[in-house]
Amino acid sequence: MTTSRGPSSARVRTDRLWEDVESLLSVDEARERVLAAVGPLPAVRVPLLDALGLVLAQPVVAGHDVPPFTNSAMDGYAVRASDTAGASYDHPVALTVVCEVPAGSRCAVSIGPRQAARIMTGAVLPEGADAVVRFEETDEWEPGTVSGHRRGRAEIRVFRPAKPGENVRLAGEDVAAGQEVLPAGTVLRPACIGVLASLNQRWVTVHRRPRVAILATGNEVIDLGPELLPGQIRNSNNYTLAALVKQCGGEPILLGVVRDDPDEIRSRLRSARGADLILTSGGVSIGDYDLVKHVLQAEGRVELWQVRIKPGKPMAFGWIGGVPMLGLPGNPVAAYVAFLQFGRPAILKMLGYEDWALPTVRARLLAPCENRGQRRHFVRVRLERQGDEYVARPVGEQGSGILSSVAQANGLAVIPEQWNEAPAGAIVDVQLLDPWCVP
Ligand SMILES: Nc1nc2c(c(=O)[nH]1)N[C@H]1C(S)=C(S)[C@@H](COP(=O)(O)OP(=O)(O)OC[C@H]3O[C@@H](n4cnc5c(N)ncnc54)[C@H](O)[C@@H]3O)O[C@H]1N2
Ligand code: MOO
Ligand SMILES: [Mg+2]
Repeated sequence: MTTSRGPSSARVRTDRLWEDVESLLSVDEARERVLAAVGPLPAVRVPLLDALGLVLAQPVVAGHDVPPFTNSAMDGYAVRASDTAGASYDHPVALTVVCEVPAGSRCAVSIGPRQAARIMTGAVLPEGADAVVRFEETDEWEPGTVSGHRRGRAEIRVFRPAKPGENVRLAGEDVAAGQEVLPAGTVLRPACIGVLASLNQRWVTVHRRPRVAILATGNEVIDLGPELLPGQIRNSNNYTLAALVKQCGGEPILLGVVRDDPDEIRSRLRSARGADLILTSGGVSIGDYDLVKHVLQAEGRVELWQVRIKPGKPMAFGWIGGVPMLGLPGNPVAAYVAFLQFGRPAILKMLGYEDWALPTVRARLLAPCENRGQRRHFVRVRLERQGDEYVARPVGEQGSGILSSVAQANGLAVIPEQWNEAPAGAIVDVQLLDPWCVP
């Protein structure tokens, strides 16, 4: 038994802390702290299509009406509605055809009483006309035939009264000139890109994408290329993380692999000075060569270390050279899960998003999941639709080094930290890994 004080007692205290899971930050607290450290990045102008998924930094005000002119919603005849009053199959109204208006051209004359213009969908409504009668409601169309038009006639008969405004699309009925059509903060989804195109916006002002530097650490970790020697392992983390960063709108900057050497780690991290966020993997646990958090502490500030999350517990977050840094655990699944819970929200906030939660559905577990460590456990599952509910089946081995089972999964079932076990049949939240391919 030792009574000595100094370094050894400090180590004992650290070890106790390590075991005292309940004293660790919860996932939600840790996320709050990470989010408090970042904010939306400055605005830049980007070409329209490059803005997909980005967030408007200033409102877009319509410079003109959409549609720009009043036009026909149908192929048929532009008429004066009052001329067609009382029309029926037995008592059709005869109108004189005075012009033809394909889309893209205009009718040179105004439509007078008892006159009509042959008009196509999208063509400018001629002056004088206030409604469009579809071909099917005139004697121009022969029902039951494929090309039943009897074109080029000087006179047509209308079988039904038209209401004023019928089949007419008014100028500005979609977007009116001067209207704030998309407010600042809008996430530009495909329909928004189309709205901007309809307003001739070839450039869009959005929050710029965060540049995310990604660094792997580990004497045993070898980047793609050379043959592995005994004891070495391939650097998969940088590629998983870069793909995740891209998927949520960031720009990955690959910084390669450094050895478990404080000087190497320090100098490579210095090369990330221009980044908006640094992601490292490995070296944050309590092993002899887990030096990343020491470098973070010596060179910057450790804001938090260790979270009640499984996998991913040893994660660290802090600042280095003025850049926020997530020290993700080395185990590939721990890095993946911790990125989704902490890195993704930070990137989305930098992009200007206000909602950074992963899309989640409630699902019934098809097999039990244990959860002994009082941590929030993220279980890889395959989510399926069964009748009117979702069911989630855990897939493959759940070890923190088994990345291939994540590759098979489409969701992460969230087992709350208070549960010792989630029995089969339990209803849990499932985070969607690929929201655009929900079953
Ligand atoms: N005594 C304890 N040891 C460990 C604990 C603990 O609570 N007490 N926690 C374990 C958990 S949980 C995790 S997660 C890991 C995290 O460790 P580190 O962040 O220090 O990561 P490393 O030790 O550097 O590596 C862990 C593992 O991951 C492999 N790895 C690392 N980088 C990569 C990469 N770029 N690509 C693929 N694989 C990588 C590495 O070879 C190791 O096998 O600590 C546990 N230990
Ligand atoms: O938490 Mo470690 O995060 O299992 O792999
Ligand atoms: Mg380690």
